Amino acid sequence: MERIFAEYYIETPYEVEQAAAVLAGEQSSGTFVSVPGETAELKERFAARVENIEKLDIVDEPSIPGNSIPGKKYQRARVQVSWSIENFGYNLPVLISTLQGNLYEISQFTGLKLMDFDVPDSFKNHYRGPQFGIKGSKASCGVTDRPMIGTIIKPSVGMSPEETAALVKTLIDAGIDFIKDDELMGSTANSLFDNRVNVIMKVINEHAQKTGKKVMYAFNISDEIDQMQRKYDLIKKHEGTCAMISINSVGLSATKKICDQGDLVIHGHRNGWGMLNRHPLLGIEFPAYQKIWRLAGVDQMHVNGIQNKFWESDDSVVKSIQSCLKPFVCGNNPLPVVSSGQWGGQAPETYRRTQTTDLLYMAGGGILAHPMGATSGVNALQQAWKAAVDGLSVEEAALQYPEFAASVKKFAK
Ligand SMILES: O=C(O)[C@H](O)COP(=O)(O)O
Ligand SMILES: [Mg+2]
Repeated sequence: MERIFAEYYIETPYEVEQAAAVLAGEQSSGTFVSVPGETAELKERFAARVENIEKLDIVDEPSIPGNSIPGKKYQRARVQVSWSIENFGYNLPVLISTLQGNLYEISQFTGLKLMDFDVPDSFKNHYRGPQFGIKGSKASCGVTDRPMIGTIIKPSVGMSPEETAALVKTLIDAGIDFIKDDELMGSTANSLFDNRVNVIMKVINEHAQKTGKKVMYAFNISDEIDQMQRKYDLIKKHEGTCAMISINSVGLSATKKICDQGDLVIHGHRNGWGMLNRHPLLGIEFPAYQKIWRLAGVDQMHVNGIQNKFWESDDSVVKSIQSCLKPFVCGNNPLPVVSSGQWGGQAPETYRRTQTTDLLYMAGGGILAHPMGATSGVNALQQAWKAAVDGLSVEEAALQYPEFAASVKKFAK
């Protein structure tokens, strides 16, 4: 019978074997005490198995609250656990409650993080995965051998639809590939969703008719399910190509319901990520996280960026990009969305470390606050990526490109 494998990074004051057995029991047929129906036969078929334990370092203090044992220190380890596919069939919420459920509450652990998981091949018969991903996103706006260059409308909230559309026109005329609503922008009192779609798509469609290039705009449809559906249909009606979802806010099943329709590229914004990942011994690592959303069918996944404005390390960002580029059981590879405090100066290092142009490289402040204006902001990003692929350093690129040089002066720390 096919099995699902998950790897955890754990910390415990108990013997690791003992703590891992508690985890396996709690997350399958067992509980804190053996119950009459839990026969050997039932356990053989449904109990989770501890497949492997790799002991790591020992620390003096617990990383998060949990049990302590007098005189005992805290052992860290990597633990691999598996479940039979018979435990949940093809049901993502129950899969998630198994891999990421009450095990975070178990008092025997003073640290627990889901590092990665693998699902069997048969998942491809049940999950389509990203319908567009890297290939479909780039093809939709005519980008080939470079990253898609994008921006986020800022101020995030407060502008009228007409002001937003005027900014969109400037950005499109400058040659941008992708624009999105900020995650804080749904339908504000002065910029109702429907009005915004109407005026922005007019600008995009006119440009597409004239030039053949259809800029991708990710309208933030995050909402209750019926409203999301209505907004999705409205974007389609106006011949838009993309919708954005704040995936942590909207949830797995609602996101999948939208992705399953397959008409629009789905841009997955992971705001709230820090809550899930910022603590080194709690939550989930991105290689596991992105697989969940690939199963749901998300086409574009935020990964932060090199030298971002948040807490995440460059190593973690690089690992996240690489995980999106690895094959998985279903669909196209999702497009890694590099965003957070980007302005182009990070492009050479991003390319040096990832050797890929299969990215959506986005700068909000980095384009819109360019000292020579938004048009120069777009140009500076285009220059930054040309320079990065040509192997130029930031300094060399600044000598060659005046707009990029102005960015360096403004944004370099
Ligand atoms: O939604 C996003 O990706 C952020 O708002 C990024 O904005 P910034 O480029 O101004 O940091
Ligand atoms: Mg934002």
